[in-house]
Amino acid sequence: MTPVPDTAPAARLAGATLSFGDRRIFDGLDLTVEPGEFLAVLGPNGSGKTTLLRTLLGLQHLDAGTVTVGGRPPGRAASRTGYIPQQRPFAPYTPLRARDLVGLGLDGTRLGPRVRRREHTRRVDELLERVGATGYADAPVGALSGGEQQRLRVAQALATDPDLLLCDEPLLSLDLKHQQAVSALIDRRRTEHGTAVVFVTHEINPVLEHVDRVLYLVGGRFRLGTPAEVLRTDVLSQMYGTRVEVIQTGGRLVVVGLPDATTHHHHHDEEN
Ligand SMILES: Nc1ncnc2c1ncn2[C@@H]1O[C@H](COP(=O)(O)OP(=O)(O)OP(=O)(O)O)[C@@H](O)[C@H]1O
Repeated sequence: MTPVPDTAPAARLAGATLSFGDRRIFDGLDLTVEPGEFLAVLGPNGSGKTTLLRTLLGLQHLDAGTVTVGGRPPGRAASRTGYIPQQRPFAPYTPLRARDLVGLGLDGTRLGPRVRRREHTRRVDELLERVGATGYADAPVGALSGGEQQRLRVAQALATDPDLLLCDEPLLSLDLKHQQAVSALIDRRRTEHGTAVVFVTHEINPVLEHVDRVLYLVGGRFRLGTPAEVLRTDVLSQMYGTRVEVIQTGGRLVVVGLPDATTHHHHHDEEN
């Protein structure tokens, strides 16, 4: 493999441009995510948040521009990229125990297929413990609560020992307590290992304390900066092309007046 300098950014997009039909998703998007950085990706339904993650996974090609992960083309660096896909609850009778699910994250990583059974078990136990899931290690996943399932998905994503952790709305449908617990787990990986986090979310407040920068996508346009620079009445009004207001209340940011037209969403075949 080509040697890559230690200073390579965790992820970089340069001049990224992409349309689906006449729908512009990215137009000259420049983004550099540094090791240890927490980037929140915000924007209305259909603005390209999941597409951005798919681009970083090497699953979505750009019309123009370049993308690298750890200084290399994405996909090839896949073993060092952790991915928490958008949450779908497991069916009640899914024939997997919690520890099997986490173990799936280990298969095909740098440990290789020949990791001895005992070492595999040890790693799974360690991952379960790290996310506080030891108590239900042998429970069938379908019987677990949404918050418990989500901890397992975090453990599975950490099994790859990632330098870059891509999270697609990992707090969706969790109550406040579990939202805080899961975001703290993800943030701990970042602070302890310098893992960069790209965190797609509709709700900034549960992660606001961890966020370094925000990427806000609307209709092919983007703004990148600290929460204080981007989550402002004037900036968002300009992006949406209509008056929206950002209100600060009790340490929370609330955006009011978002136009309905921007929240329509089309599901597409490849989403699964
Ligand atoms: N492979 C594809 N082919 C055609 N259209 C696509 C494809 N992938 C995504 N799209 C469309 O691109 C737009 C952006 O989709 P994406 O899933 O990235 O949005 P999102 O911001 O993650 O939305 P949400 O918040 O609803 O999850 C949507 O209109 C979607 O239907």
